[in-house]
Amino acid sequence: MTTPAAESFGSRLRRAMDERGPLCVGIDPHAALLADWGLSDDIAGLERFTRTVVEALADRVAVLKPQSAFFERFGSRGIAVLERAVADSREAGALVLMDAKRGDIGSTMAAYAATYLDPASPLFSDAVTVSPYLGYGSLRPALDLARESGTGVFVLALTSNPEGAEVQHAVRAGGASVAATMLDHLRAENAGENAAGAMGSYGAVVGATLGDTLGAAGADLSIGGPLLAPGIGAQGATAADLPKVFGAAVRDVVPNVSRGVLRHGPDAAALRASAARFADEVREAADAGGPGAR
Ligand SMILES: O=c1ccn([C@@H]2O[C@H](COP(=O)(O)O)[C@@H](O)[C@H]2O)c(=O)[nH]1
Repeated sequence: MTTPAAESFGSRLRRAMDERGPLCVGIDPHAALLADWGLSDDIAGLERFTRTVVEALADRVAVLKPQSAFFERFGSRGIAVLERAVADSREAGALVLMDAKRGDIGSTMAAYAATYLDPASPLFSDAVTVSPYLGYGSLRPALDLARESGTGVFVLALTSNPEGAEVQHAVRAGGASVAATMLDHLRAENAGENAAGAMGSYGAVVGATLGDTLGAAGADLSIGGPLLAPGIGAQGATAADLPKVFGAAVRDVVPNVSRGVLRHGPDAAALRASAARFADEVREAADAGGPGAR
């Protein structure tokens, strides 16, 4: 990939958030959800589940986030379903954030980057989640390819699961927590795009479940890029938690709901109604958070 992208991911995401609202709905075909939808736990069930979600939501939500693990468990035929979901979602106007949480030494990271962020790849997505726990610098191939291809990267900073604090709140020599260090890296990464007046293309994953623990991690969320906030719905957080967790940074938050919406399927109208309810709750919470919060 040699041609620079016409528009950055951050700029495309901001426009999508303005036009469609900031909600990101997950495509997480859990075995239990397939069963609840009356589908078989096989490739036919996976295909039907995925097509239903894409057809119901890709023309209205800003972001769809397929969870790669649920497709990988079906092997190459699951990946084929994922490829189709990515292409169809993008065709219908949704941005696709591939939740793959990849992270490895730089040379292997370059292959992961090519998989998700090179326009020539069958899994080419608008953005991908990555894990920085082999060191932020190991992510460089993905960060650089994202800039070149107009895609985005979301780095795990403060995850929504309670176990994350053991690693992410750990304090480094010098006093900053691991999570705060990742946020500092992202702020620096976004600075060029911010100087040009755009939201940056480098996001952080910060759980909506974190309550008031961000202070303990010394986390400054003003990274100049998007904040993906999973944990709403099945993990117990609500839209009303967003201003409490994110403060003024709530305007850059992309709230993620997966099972909370998907449990309303397979009826397409019910999926749409659920996503619309979450979108309303997010808007009301942001408005209640005051002018700094939107
Ligand atoms: O910190 C994180 C990072 C990613 N996730 C992913 O988001 C969805 C959440 O699904 P729900 O059904 O809404 O709980 C899922 O794909 C996770 O792998 C996260 O939850 N927390």
